[in-house]
Amino acid sequence: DYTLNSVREFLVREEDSIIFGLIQRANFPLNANTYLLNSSILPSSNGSSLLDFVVINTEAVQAKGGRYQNPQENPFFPEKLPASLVKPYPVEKFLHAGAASININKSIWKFYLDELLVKWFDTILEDGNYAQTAASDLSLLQVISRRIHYGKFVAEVKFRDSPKKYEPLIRAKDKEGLIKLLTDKSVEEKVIKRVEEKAKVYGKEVTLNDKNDTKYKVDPLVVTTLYKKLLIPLTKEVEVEYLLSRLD
Ligand SMILES: O=C(O)C(=O)C[C@]1(C(=O)O)C=C[C@@H](O)C=C1
Repeated sequence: DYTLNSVREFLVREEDSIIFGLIQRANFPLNANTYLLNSSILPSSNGSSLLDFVVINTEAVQAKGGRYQNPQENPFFPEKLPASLVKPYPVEKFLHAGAASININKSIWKFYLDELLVKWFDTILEDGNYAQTAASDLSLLQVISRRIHYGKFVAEVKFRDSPKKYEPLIRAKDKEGLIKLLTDKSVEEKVIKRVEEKAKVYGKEVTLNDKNDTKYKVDPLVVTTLYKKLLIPLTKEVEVEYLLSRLD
């Protein structure tokens, strides 16, 4: 059953996956050739990057295995997906029908490449592990995307809890009003404090000498910035998009 508490607990668990995903990605340098269009490392590229290639093909296998039958999962290349080979698992339908067409992965992808990676890493460093880099990018992108699109579930819970407050704003297509109504600043502040703490605990370099030079595998500032600039704002954007089509 979905309640405001249970959907928030889901978001808290996703924090762990996001931080571990960042720690995994930090095992490699930027490896810019993974992202370049027409890079010499991929002679048959036809204008796409190695990351495009790995993501399109990995999503195709996972789609056949049934991944996108779960409404929590949203592909990065929906136009390229083959059909599932797996019989759908019967799940209780919770979301409104319009939910399926909400996919903001293009914005997530752009932020990830243009804001997160290039500011996080030294742009010239390479170690040649391009496929491994792309695979860790994809698993991180998938959990980021799942967290953000979970805004559909959060919005549905909020709508059911107080339809009378949401309905007039939805009818008036009042985006600003909807954002104001669904925002809880104190929860956002707690999220940011908690992920900073988790980044320090999960990412602490463990050594056996007792020198006091604490090092982190991922700068906690990378994690809090990701939450402030991408995860929370885009989760709210998904909530608003979802609500706008809620009465259709
Ligand atoms: O927990 C909520 O109520 C949410 O809508 C999620 C979330 C978030 O992204 O963490 C977004 C908006 C709220 O202001 C608080 C937190």
